[in-house]
Order: sequence, then C-alpha cells, then structure tokens
Amino acid sequence: MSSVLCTISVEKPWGKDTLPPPFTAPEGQRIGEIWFEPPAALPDLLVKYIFTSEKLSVQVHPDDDQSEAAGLGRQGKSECWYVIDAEPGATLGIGFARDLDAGTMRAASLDGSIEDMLVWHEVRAGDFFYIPANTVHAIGAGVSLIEVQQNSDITYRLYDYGRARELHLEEGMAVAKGEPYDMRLHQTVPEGGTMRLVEGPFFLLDKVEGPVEQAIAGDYPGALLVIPRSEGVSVASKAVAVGECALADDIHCVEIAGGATALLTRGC
Ligand SMILES: O=P(O)(O)OC[C@H]1O[C@@H](O)[C@@H](O)[C@@H](O)[C@@H]1O
Repeated sequence: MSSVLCTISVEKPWGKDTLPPPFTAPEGQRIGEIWFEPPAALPDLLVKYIFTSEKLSVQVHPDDDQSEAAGLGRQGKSECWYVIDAEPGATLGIGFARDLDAGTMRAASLDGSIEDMLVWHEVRAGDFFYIPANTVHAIGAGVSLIEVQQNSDITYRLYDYGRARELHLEEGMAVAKGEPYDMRLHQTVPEGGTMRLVEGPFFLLDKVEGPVEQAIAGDYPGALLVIPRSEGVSVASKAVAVGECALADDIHCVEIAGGATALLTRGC
C-alpha cells in the first residue's frame, strides 16, 4: 500500500534546535536526524535527513559479513550523502590523506589526531558521496543532507572530540580501512535533470526530473521510496511534500510533474 512514511526525530549532541522548514525541533531538543520508518515492503533501506551544528564522531560501520561474524546479524551499513544545504566552508571528512597502518590509526584515535588525518571536503548543495562500509568518516558542522543507507544502526566511534559518549575502538579498528577515499564515488549533482547516484550493490538511487523517463521507470518494477525535492510530486494521486518520504507500490503510481524533482530509491 502506497503511503507517506512515519518519522522519528533523533536527538544528537551535534544536532540543531532550529531546523529548516518543514521540520521543527521540539522546544529544548537538539535534533540531528529525522528517520523515515522503513516499510515492510522495503525493510532493508533507511532514509534520513541529517542536520548538524557540530562535527559528528569520527566513525566507521561494518559490512554485512563483519556484523554477522560479530553475532549482530546482517547489519552492514553502506550509506550515501546528498548534501542539500551547507554553510560556507562546511566540510565532510572521508577517508585518509595517505595509507595508515593499524597502530597509527589506533594511536591517532586515542589522541584525537585522527581528525586531522581525514581528508575534509568542502561541500555545497548538490555534492554527493557514496560511503562504503569500512570507510572512516565524519560529517562536519553546518551541513544538511539526505542519507540513504542500509537499514542498520551500527556505528563504531573511534573518536568523539571528548564528548561523553561511548567509543568503540576495538570494534572499529577491526573493520576500519586506513585508506584514501575513492573520489569516483563522489558526484556533483545539478539541480535539474535526471542522474543515477547509486547502482547497487545494496540499493539503487536516482535523482529524477519529471516526467519520469521509461529508462528509469524500467529499473523500478516493484516497491520504491520517493523523496520529493520540489513541489509537483505525487504517489497514488496524493501530493507528497518536500520533507516527506513516501512508499510507492511501483513506479506507475509515482507522478513527477515536468520540471519537478525527486529522489527515487529501492533495495537491490
Ligand atoms: O555517532 P554519531 O556521531 O552520533 O553519528 C552517527 C551518524 O553518523 C552518520 O555518519 C551516519 O552514519 C548516521 O546514519 C549515523 O546515525
């Protein structure tokens, strides 16, 4: 059944007490993430909006085999970030400037110098990064982004700027790659037009300008999620607003008006 997904607002020390419309943070709460509850038809995909006022932890996620070997089930987490707004100078830290051995990464996590070993990319709206599991990363301050990810909540924090949160150095060291990021996983996405952002292995993600072309429609034969980026998007004849995420039974119930834009995603 096509429907607009319910949301969960998650407080984070690096979140914001004022969110860009249409979102609102309850009085006194710093909201960092808005999660869209994965529907039964697409249980393996999680979509979030992320809003930052400070840096997130320097962290890493396991892949499916690693989380299974750790007794946590198939909870791997590859993710991607579509930047929708960024303050001037805002950055995302992804991968290292040079290859690091395990001893160096461990020592740098303990003394915090790992922050400076990451490569910090200055970003603006339209920057897109696919982040495979095992990539060491940290989202910087002043960024709003849409994250599409494998439905997992396993984050191993290597360093957290002295915040009073749990670290997971041993688990993180076991899965972290001390490598530079492959910049072929970055794209610059223009506001208009249609563009494939992710082609597996865990999900497909397309940025689509309406009307939906046959070439895209053919890749979405079953259930999909629709994340409007403008007005003019409807699912099963009901308008879906920017800030919402809707489940569509199939692409034929999705209408994107000419010139309107949306992200479409499904599991692989
Ligand atoms: O551990 P903190 O700093 O709260 O960050 C946790 C967050 O990190 C981001 O990079 C994403 O992976 C989010 O899905 C995750 O919830």
